[in-house]
Amino acid sequence: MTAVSVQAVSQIFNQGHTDEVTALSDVDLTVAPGEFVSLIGPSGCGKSTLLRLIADLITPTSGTVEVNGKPAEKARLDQEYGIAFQQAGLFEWRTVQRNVELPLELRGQSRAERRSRTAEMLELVGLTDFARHYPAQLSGGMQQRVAIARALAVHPPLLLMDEPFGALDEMTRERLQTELLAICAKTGTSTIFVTHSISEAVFLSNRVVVMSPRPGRITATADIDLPSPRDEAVRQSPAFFDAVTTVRKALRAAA
Ligand SMILES: Nc1ncnc2c1ncn2[C@@H]1O[C@H](COP(=O)(O)OP(=O)(O)OP(=O)(O)O)[C@@H](O)[C@H]1O
Repeated sequence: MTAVSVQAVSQIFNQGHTDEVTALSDVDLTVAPGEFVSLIGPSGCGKSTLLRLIADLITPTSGTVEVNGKPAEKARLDQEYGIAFQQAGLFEWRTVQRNVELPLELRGQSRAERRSRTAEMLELVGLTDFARHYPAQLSGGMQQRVAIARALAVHPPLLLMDEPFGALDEMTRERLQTELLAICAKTGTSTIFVTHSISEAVFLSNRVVVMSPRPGRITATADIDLPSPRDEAVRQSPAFFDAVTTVRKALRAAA
């Protein structure tokens, strides 16, 4: 079974009106279980739209979207994916623990189940000591780790991320990239990751999908064949720089 299957998807906003926009045209994308795929491309090429279609936050004008073998709507209702955006989107009045518990509450899990699962997730993202803190007491990087813990709390097979590290400084960003890969390897989660950073896409991904605007289309796909687990040495390796050059060329061709 595939983690994500997008077939012949087009998305036209405001169809028939003067402000009609073809955000996506005839997009196909398949993601295998455990695979990490990044979407990269110039502003307005439809990266967020594609992610929102997979999350069933919008319905495509034409084409089909399946997650874990289910139609997108059923997958959303069954919490088959977790989602994390550029803004961590935590509830300021809830402690870290109660933020991570939220999707478990929505599932109707008992207090004991929620507590043990949340403890496990906070351990995974290294925030056990901050369970009783409020979001405002945490750094931006820590808030993103809480958002990742919350997104993964229900053990979804898929994680959808839209520039989750975009607002962070370079060092924090690189540390979180390494942590994210370790978490995905441990949980077996498939990930679709939207970014503007070529080096971030290359470091994280098994595959980088390059998109171009007007209309949004997939113009190239680069398989990233780097050693695993990816550590800091990988960032300095000739193979890493070669992959960055490949993606940069594909992006130039797409612009
Ligand atoms: N709800 C909407 N209504 C109308 N047009 C929209 C809507 N959402 C997106 N669009 C348009 O669809 C196109 C693709 O937008 P999208 O946000 O998916 O691009 P993106 O690649 O994620 O851009 P960025 O890198 O700047 O975040 C843009 O032209 C945008 O204006």
